[in-house]
Amino acid sequence: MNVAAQAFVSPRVLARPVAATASEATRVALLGTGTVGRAVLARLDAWSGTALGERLQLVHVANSRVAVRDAAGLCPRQAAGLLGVAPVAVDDARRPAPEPSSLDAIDAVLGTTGGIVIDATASEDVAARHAGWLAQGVHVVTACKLGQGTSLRRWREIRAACHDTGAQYGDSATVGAGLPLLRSLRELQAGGDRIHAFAGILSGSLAWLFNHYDGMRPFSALVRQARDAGYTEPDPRDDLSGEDVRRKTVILARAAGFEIEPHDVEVDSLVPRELALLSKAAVDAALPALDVPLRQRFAGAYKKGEKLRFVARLETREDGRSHARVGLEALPADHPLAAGAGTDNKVAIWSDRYATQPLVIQGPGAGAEVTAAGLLDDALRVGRPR
Ligand SMILES: NC(=O)C1=CN([C@@H]2O[C@H](COP(=O)(O)OP(=O)(O)OC[C@H]3O[C@@H](n4cnc5c(N)ncnc54)[C@H](O)[C@@H]3O)[C@@H](O)[C@H]2O)C=CC1
Ligand SMILES: N[C@@H](CC=O)C(=O)O
Repeated sequence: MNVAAQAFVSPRVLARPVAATASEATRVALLGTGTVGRAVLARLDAWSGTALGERLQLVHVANSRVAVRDAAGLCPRQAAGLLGVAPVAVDDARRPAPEPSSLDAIDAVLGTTGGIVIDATASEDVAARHAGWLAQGVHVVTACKLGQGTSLRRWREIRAACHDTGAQYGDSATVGAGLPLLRSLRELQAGGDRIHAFAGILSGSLAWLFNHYDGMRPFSALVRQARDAGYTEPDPRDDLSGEDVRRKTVILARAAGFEIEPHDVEVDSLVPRELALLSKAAVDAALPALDVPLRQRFAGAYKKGEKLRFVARLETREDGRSHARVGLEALPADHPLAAGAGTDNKVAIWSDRYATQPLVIQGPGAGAEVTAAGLLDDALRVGRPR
Protein backbone atom coordinates (compact mmCIF):
# COMPACT_ATOMS: atom_id res chain seq x y z
CA MET A 1 0.00 0.00 0.00
CA ASN A 2 1.50 3.38 -0.93
CA VAL A 3 1.88 6.41 1.33
CA ALA A 4 -1.32 8.11 0.23
CA ALA A 5 -3.50 5.02 0.66
CA GLN A 6 -1.99 4.38 4.12
CA ALA A 7 -3.08 7.86 5.15
CA PHE A 8 -6.70 6.79 4.70
CA VAL A 9 -6.17 3.90 7.09
CA SER A 10 -4.84 6.05 9.89
CA PRO A 11 -5.60 9.71 9.18
CA ARG A 12 -3.90 12.27 11.35
CA VAL A 13 -6.03 15.00 12.86
CA LEU A 14 -4.29 18.17 11.86
CA ALA A 15 -6.49 20.88 13.29
CA ARG A 16 -8.98 21.73 16.01
CA PRO A 17 -12.53 20.32 15.51
CA VAL A 18 -15.28 22.94 15.08
CA ALA A 19 -18.95 23.01 14.12
CA ALA A 20 -19.72 22.91 10.38
CA THR A 21 -20.46 26.16 8.53
CA ALA A 22 -20.66 24.93 4.94
CA SER A 23 -21.85 28.31 3.60
CA GLU A 24 -18.32 29.70 4.11
CA ALA A 25 -16.66 26.90 2.21
CA THR A 26 -15.11 27.31 -1.24
CA ARG A 27 -16.13 24.66 -3.79
CA VAL A 28 -13.28 22.48 -4.95
CA ALA A 29 -12.90 20.15 -7.94
CA LEU A 30 -9.93 17.79 -7.70
CA LEU A 31 -8.49 16.42 -10.94
CA GLY A 32 -6.16 13.45 -10.56
CA THR A 33 -6.31 10.55 -8.11
CA GLY A 34 -2.77 9.25 -8.59
CA THR A 35 0.14 9.63 -6.18
CA VAL A 36 -0.51 13.32 -5.44
CA GLY A 37 -4.32 13.35 -5.83
CA ARG A 38 -4.75 10.52 -3.33
CA ALA A 39 -2.61 12.39 -0.83
CA VAL A 40 -4.81 15.49 -1.34
CA LEU A 41 -7.88 13.39 -0.58
CA ALA A 42 -6.20 11.89 2.49
CA ARG A 43 -5.24 15.33 3.81
CA LEU A 44 -8.76 16.68 3.21
CA ASP A 45 -10.16 13.59 4.94
CA ALA A 46 -7.95 14.24 7.97
CA TRP A 47 -9.40 17.78 8.09
CA SER A 48 -13.03 16.57 8.26
CA GLY A 49 -14.84 18.35 11.05
CA THR A 50 -12.01 20.84 11.64
CA ALA A 51 -11.63 24.56 11.02
CA LEU A 52 -9.50 23.90 7.95
CA GLY A 53 -11.96 21.35 6.60
CA GLU A 54 -14.76 23.90 6.85
CA ARG A 55 -13.05 26.19 4.36
CA LEU A 56 -12.97 23.81 1.39
CA GLN A 57 -15.96 21.87 0.10
CA LEU A 58 -15.04 19.02 -2.24
CA VAL A 59 -17.73 18.77 -4.93
CA HIS A 60 -16.00 16.88 -7.78
CA VAL A 61 -13.19 14.34 -7.98
CA ALA A 62 -12.02 12.86 -11.27
CA ASN A 63 -9.24 10.87 -12.82
CA SER A 64 -8.76 10.25 -16.53
CA ARG A 65 -11.52 7.63 -16.62
CA VAL A 66 -14.20 8.35 -14.02
CA ALA A 67 -15.58 11.13 -11.83
CA VAL A 68 -17.82 11.50 -8.78
CA ARG A 69 -19.63 14.69 -7.97
CA ASP A 70 -22.09 16.04 -5.44
CA ALA A 71 -23.04 19.71 -5.27
CA ALA A 72 -23.81 19.26 -1.57
CA GLY A 73 -20.25 18.10 -0.86
CA LEU A 74 -18.34 14.84 -1.11
CA CYS A 75 -16.66 12.99 1.72
CA PRO A 76 -13.00 12.70 0.55
CA ARG A 77 -12.64 9.16 1.90
CA GLN A 78 -15.86 8.07 0.22
CA ALA A 79 -14.89 9.70 -3.08
CA ALA A 80 -11.56 7.85 -2.99
CA GLY A 81 -13.40 4.60 -2.31
CA LEU A 82 -15.88 5.19 -5.12
CA LEU A 83 -13.06 5.90 -7.55
CA GLY A 84 -11.25 2.74 -6.48
CA VAL A 85 -8.11 4.44 -5.07
CA ALA A 86 -8.70 3.70 -1.36
CA PRO A 87 -10.46 1.03 0.68
CA VAL A 88 -14.23 1.14 0.09
CA ALA A 89 -16.29 2.13 3.13
CA VAL A 90 -19.35 0.04 4.07
CA ASP A 91 -21.87 2.68 3.01
CA ASP A 92 -20.16 3.47 -0.34
CA ALA A 93 -22.42 0.92 -2.02
CA ARG A 94 -25.37 3.27 -1.45
CA ARG A 95 -23.68 6.15 -3.29
CA PRO A 96 -24.30 6.85 -6.99
CA ALA A 97 -21.96 5.09 -9.37
CA PRO A 98 -19.09 7.12 -10.79
CA GLU A 99 -19.71 8.68 -14.19
CA PRO A 100 -17.32 9.00 -17.15
CA SER A 101 -14.73 11.72 -16.58
CA SER A 102 -15.10 14.92 -18.62
CA LEU A 103 -13.37 18.26 -18.17
CA ASP A 104 -16.55 19.91 -19.48
CA ALA A 105 -18.27 18.91 -16.22
CA ILE A 106 -16.15 21.39 -14.23
CA ASP A 107 -18.16 24.43 -15.35
CA ALA A 108 -21.41 22.93 -14.16
CA VAL A 109 -20.10 21.70 -10.86
CA LEU A 110 -18.11 24.80 -9.86
CA GLY A 111 -20.30 27.47 -11.41
CA THR A 112 -18.61 30.38 -13.11
CA THR A 113 -16.73 32.15 -10.32
CA GLY A 114 -15.08 31.59 -7.00
CA GLY A 115 -14.50 27.83 -7.05
CA ILE A 116 -11.12 26.13 -7.22
CA VAL A 117 -9.81 23.52 -9.64
CA ILE A 118 -6.95 21.53 -8.07
CA ASP A 119 -4.87 20.04 -10.87
CA ALA A 120 -3.04 16.94 -9.61
CA THR A 121 -2.58 15.50 -13.09
CA ALA A 122 0.28 15.54 -15.54
CA SER A 123 -2.23 16.17 -18.32
CA GLU A 124 -1.72 18.52 -21.24
CA ASP A 125 -5.50 18.57 -21.80
CA VAL A 126 -6.03 19.86 -18.26
CA ALA A 127 -3.18 22.40 -18.45
CA ALA A 128 -4.63 23.72 -21.73
CA ARG A 129 -7.77 24.70 -19.79
CA HIS A 130 -6.08 26.61 -16.93
CA ALA A 131 -6.32 30.00 -18.64
CA GLY A 132 -9.95 29.41 -19.65
CA TRP A 133 -11.00 28.57 -16.09
CA LEU A 134 -9.16 31.61 -14.75
CA ALA A 135 -10.84 33.78 -17.40
CA GLN A 136 -14.20 32.65 -15.97
CA GLY A 137 -13.13 33.63 -12.46
CA VAL A 138 -12.38 30.08 -11.30
CA HIS A 139 -9.14 29.78 -9.29
CA VAL A 140 -6.61 27.14 -10.34
CA VAL A 141 -4.19 25.44 -7.98
CA THR A 142 -1.74 23.14 -9.69
CA ALA A 143 1.08 20.67 -9.20
CA CYS A 144 1.33 20.25 -12.97
CA LYS A 145 4.08 22.26 -14.64
CA LEU A 146 2.52 22.20 -18.10
CA GLY A 147 0.58 25.40 -17.38
CA GLN A 148 3.42 27.79 -16.60
CA GLY A 149 6.44 25.73 -17.65
CA THR A 150 5.76 25.37 -21.36
CA SER A 151 5.16 28.06 -24.01
CA LEU A 152 5.46 31.72 -23.16
CA ARG A 153 2.13 32.20 -24.88
CA ARG A 154 0.34 29.91 -22.42
CA TRP A 155 2.11 31.54 -19.46
CA ARG A 156 0.98 34.97 -20.70
CA GLU A 157 -2.60 33.76 -21.16
CA ILE A 158 -2.65 32.52 -17.56
CA ARG A 159 -1.29 35.82 -16.26
CA ALA A 160 -3.69 37.88 -18.40
CA ALA A 161 -6.68 35.83 -17.23
CA CYS A 162 -5.70 36.34 -13.57
CA HIS A 163 -5.26 40.06 -14.21
CA ASP A 164 -8.62 40.40 -15.96
CA THR A 165 -10.80 38.47 -13.50
CA GLY A 166 -8.89 38.53 -10.23
CA ALA A 167 -8.88 34.73 -10.18
CA GLN A 168 -5.72 33.34 -8.61
CA TYR A 169 -3.21 30.76 -9.79
CA GLY A 170 -1.68 28.68 -7.01
CA ASP A 171 1.61 27.32 -8.29
CA SER A 172 3.68 26.57 -5.13
CA ALA A 173 3.60 22.84 -5.81
CA THR A 174 5.03 23.19 -9.32
CA VAL A 175 8.58 23.96 -8.15
CA GLY A 176 10.03 22.47 -4.96
CA ALA A 177 6.78 20.59 -4.19
CA GLY A 178 5.51 23.50 -2.11
CA LEU A 179 8.80 24.94 -0.81
CA PRO A 180 8.63 28.77 -0.61
CA LEU A 181 10.65 29.29 -3.81
CA LEU A 182 8.29 31.10 -6.16
CA ARG A 183 6.88 33.11 -3.28
CA SER A 184 10.37 34.26 -2.24
CA LEU A 185 11.26 35.35 -5.77
CA ARG A 186 8.03 37.34 -6.00
CA GLU A 187 8.42 38.91 -2.58
CA LEU A 188 11.99 40.01 -3.30
CA GLN A 189 10.81 41.77 -6.45
CA ALA A 190 7.78 43.25 -4.69
CA GLY A 191 10.31 44.80 -2.30
CA GLY A 192 12.25 46.40 -5.16
CA ASP A 193 14.95 43.79 -5.80
CA ARG A 194 16.01 42.56 -9.20
CA ILE A 195 16.91 38.87 -9.40
CA HIS A 196 20.46 38.39 -10.70
CA ALA A 197 20.77 34.61 -10.77
CA PHE A 198 19.70 31.33 -9.24
CA ALA A 199 21.30 27.90 -9.04
CA GLY A 200 20.09 24.74 -7.47
CA ILE A 201 18.78 21.25 -7.26
CA LEU A 202 15.19 21.36 -8.58
CA SER A 203 14.39 17.68 -8.96
CA GLY A 204 13.43 15.68 -5.90
CA SER A 205 13.78 12.35 -7.67
CA LEU A 206 17.20 13.18 -9.18
CA ALA A 207 18.34 14.53 -5.80
CA TRP A 208 17.27 11.27 -4.18
CA LEU A 209 18.95 9.21 -6.91
CA PHE A 210 22.29 10.99 -6.69
CA ASN A 211 22.16 11.10 -2.88
CA HIS A 212 21.85 7.30 -2.91
CA TYR A 213 23.88 6.20 -5.94
CA ASP A 214 27.24 4.75 -4.89
CA GLY A 215 28.30 3.12 -8.16
CA MET A 216 27.63 -0.35 -6.71
CA ARG A 217 23.88 -0.89 -7.08
CA PRO A 218 22.56 -0.51 -10.64
CA PHE A 219 21.25 3.01 -11.23
CA SER A 220 18.14 1.49 -12.86
CA ALA A 221 17.22 -0.28 -9.59
CA LEU A 222 17.31 3.05 -7.78
CA VAL A 223 15.13 4.62 -10.48
CA ARG A 224 12.50 1.95 -9.86
CA GLN A 225 12.73 2.61 -6.12
CA ALA A 226 12.29 6.37 -6.63
CA ARG A 227 9.31 5.73 -8.89
CA ASP A 228 7.69 3.36 -6.38
CA ALA A 229 8.18 5.96 -3.62
CA GLY A 230 6.19 8.47 -5.73
CA TYR A 231 9.12 10.84 -6.42
CA THR A 232 9.31 10.54 -10.20
CA GLU A 233 6.96 11.80 -12.87
CA PRO A 234 4.43 9.26 -14.19
CA ASP A 235 7.07 8.56 -16.88
CA PRO A 236 10.48 8.66 -15.12
CA ARG A 237 12.12 9.70 -18.39
CA ASP A 238 10.59 13.13 -17.80
CA ASP A 239 12.91 13.44 -14.79
CA LEU A 240 15.94 11.66 -16.24
CA SER A 241 15.84 13.64 -19.48
CA GLY A 242 15.95 16.94 -17.58
CA GLU A 243 12.55 17.93 -19.03
CA ASP A 244 10.94 18.26 -15.60
CA VAL A 245 13.86 20.41 -14.41
CA ARG A 246 13.68 22.45 -17.63
CA ARG A 247 10.00 23.22 -16.88
CA LYS A 248 10.80 24.18 -13.29
CA THR A 249 13.67 26.37 -14.47
CA VAL A 250 11.33 28.10 -16.92
CA ILE A 251 8.72 28.66 -14.19
CA LEU A 252 11.33 30.05 -11.77
CA ALA A 253 12.93 32.20 -14.48
CA ARG A 254 9.60 33.77 -15.46
CA ALA A 255 8.78 34.40 -11.80
CA ALA A 256 12.21 36.03 -11.54
CA GLY A 257 11.38 38.41 -14.38
CA PHE A 258 12.97 36.60 -17.34
CA GLU A 259 10.41 35.77 -20.02
CA ILE A 260 12.21 32.79 -21.51
CA GLU A 261 10.95 29.99 -23.75
CA PRO A 262 11.67 26.33 -22.88
CA HIS A 263 14.18 26.12 -25.75
CA ASP A 264 16.20 28.90 -24.12
CA VAL A 265 17.26 26.38 -21.46
CA GLU A 266 20.19 24.16 -22.43
CA VAL A 267 19.44 20.62 -21.26
CA ASP A 268 21.87 17.74 -20.77
CA SER A 269 19.70 14.60 -20.79
CA LEU A 270 20.62 11.39 -18.95
CA VAL A 271 18.36 9.28 -21.18
CA PRO A 272 20.17 7.28 -23.86
CA ARG A 273 18.61 7.45 -27.32
CA GLU A 274 17.44 3.82 -27.25
CA LEU A 275 15.47 4.52 -24.05
CA ALA A 276 14.09 7.83 -25.32
CA LEU A 277 12.52 6.17 -28.36
CA LEU A 278 10.51 3.55 -26.45
CA SER A 279 6.81 3.64 -25.60
CA LYS A 280 6.01 4.36 -21.95
CA ALA A 281 4.97 0.74 -21.43
CA ALA A 282 8.39 -0.52 -22.53
CA VAL A 283 10.44 1.83 -20.33
CA ASP A 284 10.70 -0.26 -17.17
CA ALA A 285 12.35 -3.23 -18.85
CA ALA A 286 14.80 -0.95 -20.66
CA LEU A 287 15.93 1.10 -17.64
CA PRO A 288 19.21 -0.87 -17.35
CA ALA A 289 20.36 1.12 -20.43
CA LEU A 290 21.15 3.83 -17.87
CA ASP A 291 23.52 1.69 -15.84
CA VAL A 292 26.81 1.75 -17.77
CA PRO A 293 26.85 5.47 -18.67
CA LEU A 294 25.96 6.48 -15.11
CA ARG A 295 28.55 4.14 -13.60
CA GLN A 296 31.20 5.70 -15.85
CA ARG A 297 30.23 9.22 -14.85
CA PHE A 298 30.15 8.24 -11.19
CA ALA A 299 33.61 6.62 -11.40
CA GLY A 300 35.07 9.73 -13.09
CA ALA A 301 33.74 11.99 -10.35
CA TYR A 302 34.62 9.59 -7.53
CA LYS A 303 38.31 9.50 -8.55
CA LYS A 304 38.48 13.29 -8.10
CA GLY A 305 36.58 13.26 -4.79
CA GLU A 306 33.56 14.89 -6.49
CA LYS A 307 29.82 14.27 -6.21
CA LEU A 308 27.31 14.08 -9.05
CA ARG A 309 24.37 16.47 -8.78
CA PHE A 310 21.72 17.46 -11.36
CA VAL A 311 21.88 21.26 -11.28
CA ALA A 312 19.79 24.06 -12.79
CA ARG A 313 21.41 27.44 -13.30
CA LEU A 314 20.18 30.81 -14.53
CA GLU A 315 22.65 33.65 -14.85
CA THR A 316 22.36 37.15 -16.23
CA ARG A 317 24.98 38.55 -18.54
CA GLU A 318 26.29 42.09 -18.78
CA ASP A 319 23.71 43.00 -21.44
CA GLY A 320 20.94 41.93 -19.01
CA ARG A 321 20.08 38.80 -21.02
CA SER A 322 19.71 35.54 -19.15
CA HIS A 323 21.34 32.20 -19.80
CA ALA A 324 19.91 28.99 -18.34
CA ARG A 325 21.14 25.41 -18.37
CA VAL A 326 20.35 22.17 -16.58
CA GLY A 327 22.40 19.00 -16.37
CA LEU A 328 24.58 16.66 -14.37
CA GLU A 329 27.61 18.30 -12.74
CA ALA A 330 30.51 16.82 -10.78
CA LEU A 331 30.83 19.13 -7.77
CA PRO A 332 33.53 19.26 -5.09
CA ALA A 333 32.31 17.23 -2.11
CA ASP A 334 32.15 20.36 0.08
CA HIS A 335 30.18 22.39 -2.52
CA PRO A 336 26.96 23.76 -0.95
CA LEU A 337 24.81 22.10 -3.65
CA ALA A 338 26.43 18.72 -2.92
CA ALA A 339 24.96 18.79 0.59
CA GLY A 340 21.38 17.74 1.28
CA ALA A 341 19.64 14.45 1.87
CA GLY A 342 16.69 12.46 0.57
CA THR A 343 14.68 14.38 -2.00
CA ASP A 344 16.04 17.76 -0.89
CA ASN A 345 15.79 20.62 -3.31
CA LYS A 346 18.24 23.42 -2.60
CA VAL A 347 18.17 26.75 -4.41
CA ALA A 348 20.49 29.73 -4.04
CA ILE A 349 19.07 33.11 -5.17
CA TRP A 350 21.18 36.18 -5.87
CA SER A 351 19.41 39.55 -5.96
CA ASP A 352 20.17 43.20 -5.23
CA ARG A 353 20.08 42.64 -1.48
CA TYR A 354 21.64 39.17 -1.68
CA ALA A 355 24.34 40.16 -4.18
CA THR A 356 27.28 38.27 -2.69
CA GLN A 357 25.82 35.84 -0.17
CA PRO A 358 22.74 34.25 -1.74
CA LEU A 359 19.44 33.51 -0.10
CA VAL A 360 19.29 29.70 0.17
CA ILE A 361 16.07 27.68 0.40
CA GLN A 362 16.25 23.94 1.07
CA GLY A 363 13.82 21.13 1.85
CA PRO A 364 12.07 18.05 0.46
CA GLY A 365 11.30 18.63 -3.22
CA ALA A 366 9.17 15.61 -4.11
CA GLY A 367 6.74 13.21 -2.52
CA ALA A 368 2.99 12.89 -2.27
CA GLU A 369 2.47 14.37 1.17
CA VAL A 370 4.54 17.56 0.80
CA THR A 371 3.06 18.18 -2.64
CA ALA A 372 -0.50 17.67 -1.41
CA ALA A 373 0.22 20.01 1.50
CA GLY A 374 1.54 22.65 -0.94
CA LEU A 375 -1.57 22.33 -3.09
CA LEU A 376 -3.93 22.67 -0.15
CA ASP A 377 -1.94 25.60 1.32
CA ASP A 378 -2.52 27.35 -2.00
CA ALA A 379 -6.21 26.34 -2.04
CA LEU A 380 -6.71 27.82 1.42
CA ARG A 381 -4.85 30.98 0.35
CA VAL A 382 -6.77 31.57 -2.87
CA GLY A 383 -10.17 30.39 -1.63
CA ARG A 384 -11.13 32.63 1.25
CA PRO A 385 -7.98 34.09 2.77
CA ARG A 386 -8.31 34.49 6.55
N1 LIG B 1 5.08 13.13 -7.30
C1 LIG B 1 5.62 14.24 -6.81
O1 LIG B 1 6.45 14.24 -5.88
C2 LIG B 1 5.24 15.56 -7.40
C3 LIG B 1 4.40 15.62 -8.49
N2 LIG B 1 4.08 16.83 -9.02
C4 LIG B 1 3.17 16.87 -10.14
O2 LIG B 1 1.91 16.36 -9.75
C5 LIG B 1 1.23 15.87 -10.89
C6 LIG B 1 0.65 14.49 -10.58
O3 LIG B 1 1.72 13.61 -10.32
P1 LIG B 1 1.41 12.11 -9.83
O4 LIG B 1 0.30 12.11 -8.85
O5 LIG B 1 2.71 11.55 -9.44
O6 LIG B 1 0.90 11.44 -11.19
P2 LIG B 1 0.03 10.11 -11.37
O7 LIG B 1 0.32 9.58 -12.73
O8 LIG B 1 0.21 9.22 -10.19
O9 LIG B 1 -1.48 10.65 -11.34
C7 LIG B 1 -2.00 11.44 -12.37
C8 LIG B 1 -3.52 11.41 -12.25
O10 LIG B 1 -4.07 12.32 -13.20
C9 LIG B 1 -5.21 11.69 -13.76
N3 LIG B 1 -5.58 12.36 -15.01
C10 LIG B 1 -4.94 12.35 -16.20
N4 LIG B 1 -5.66 13.04 -17.11
C11 LIG B 1 -6.77 13.50 -16.47
C12 LIG B 1 -7.90 14.26 -16.87
N5 LIG B 1 -8.04 14.69 -18.12
N6 LIG B 1 -8.86 14.54 -15.95
C13 LIG B 1 -8.75 14.09 -14.68
N7 LIG B 1 -7.70 13.37 -14.23
C14 LIG B 1 -6.73 13.06 -15.14
C15 LIG B 1 -4.80 10.24 -13.90
O11 LIG B 1 -5.91 9.39 -14.13
C16 LIG B 1 -4.15 10.03 -12.53
O12 LIG B 1 -5.14 9.77 -11.56
C17 LIG B 1 2.24 15.86 -12.04
O13 LIG B 1 2.00 16.98 -12.87
C18 LIG B 1 3.59 16.00 -11.32
O14 LIG B 1 4.54 16.67 -12.09
C19 LIG B 1 4.53 18.01 -8.50
C20 LIG B 1 5.34 18.03 -7.42
C21 LIG B 1 5.80 16.78 -6.79
N1 LIG C 1 9.24 14.31 -10.46
C1 LIG C 1 9.38 15.54 -9.77
C2 LIG C 1 8.30 15.65 -8.75
C3 LIG C 1 8.12 17.04 -8.34
O1 LIG C 1 7.94 17.96 -9.12
C4 LIG C 1 10.74 15.60 -9.07
O2 LIG C 1 11.43 14.59 -9.09
O3 LIG C 1 11.11 16.66 -8.55
